[in-house]
Amino acid sequence: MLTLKDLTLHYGHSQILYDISMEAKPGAVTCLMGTNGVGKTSLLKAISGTHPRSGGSMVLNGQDISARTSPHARAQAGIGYVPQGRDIFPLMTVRENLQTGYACIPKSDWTIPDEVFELFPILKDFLNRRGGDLSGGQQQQLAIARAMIAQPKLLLLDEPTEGIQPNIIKQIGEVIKYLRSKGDMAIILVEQFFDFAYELGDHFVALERGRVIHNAPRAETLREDLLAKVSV
Ligand SMILES: Nc1ncnc2c1ncn2[C@@H]1O[C@H](COP(=O)(O)OP(=O)(O)OP(=O)(O)O)[C@@H](O)[C@H]1O
Repeated sequence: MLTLKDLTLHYGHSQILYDISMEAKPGAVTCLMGTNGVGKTSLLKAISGTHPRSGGSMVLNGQDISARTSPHARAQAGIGYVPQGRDIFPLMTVRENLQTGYACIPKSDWTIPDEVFELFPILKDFLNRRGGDLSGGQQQQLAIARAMIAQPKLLLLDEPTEGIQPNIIKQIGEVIKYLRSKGDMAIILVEQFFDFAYELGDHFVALERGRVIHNAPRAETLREDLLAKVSV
């Protein structure tokens, strides 16, 4: 599904990511872990086209997408991005927020799939509420639902549990499991909540100062070893 090879990224003159090589497979949750500031969000930005990579290649479903650099082109290629902090539009209604997901799909597909409301029934009740009036957990659900509108092949989730109450964290975990069970979507989950990530992950990649220090499937990842690598 997604294969990164020797990806590098800079902000101005400062290099943040060094030769990142990793894969994300369909029907699997790949957890990207590490302490604050190691470059997890920057890697998701490079994959989603939000910040340009400086070098290396990116192949999605056998297609080299390295040259399709804009976020719009990456979304059209099948990448859905739920950024840290959610970035929903506070003055737009829930319905309008969901409809922004139409931007990268053909007009004939402009519909909110039933699946979205099955997974997030609260959004159906709140369709006419402003995004800014939802709780943090509801906004997170809205951000995931918005990314699902375009039925992405690869879903990038940046810290979906951050600042969210436990019952909604549990629901978000169930949604991630459901999306994985469909078998055709690859999921990259950036997560600092170790137990949440460890419970869900099929493959674990840990970064330290912009470099990969662990890249292995669950069967080859010892809990205590991973915990030591991603803790301060
Ligand atoms: N726009 C930017 N300009 C300059 N430096 C940046 C920018 N964004 C992030 N950085 C720096 O890049 C490094 C990696 O940041 P990044 O947000 O990718 O890390 P992270 O692992 O996601 O951390 P966190 O868990 O705190 O979100 C940090 O040192 C950060 O200060």
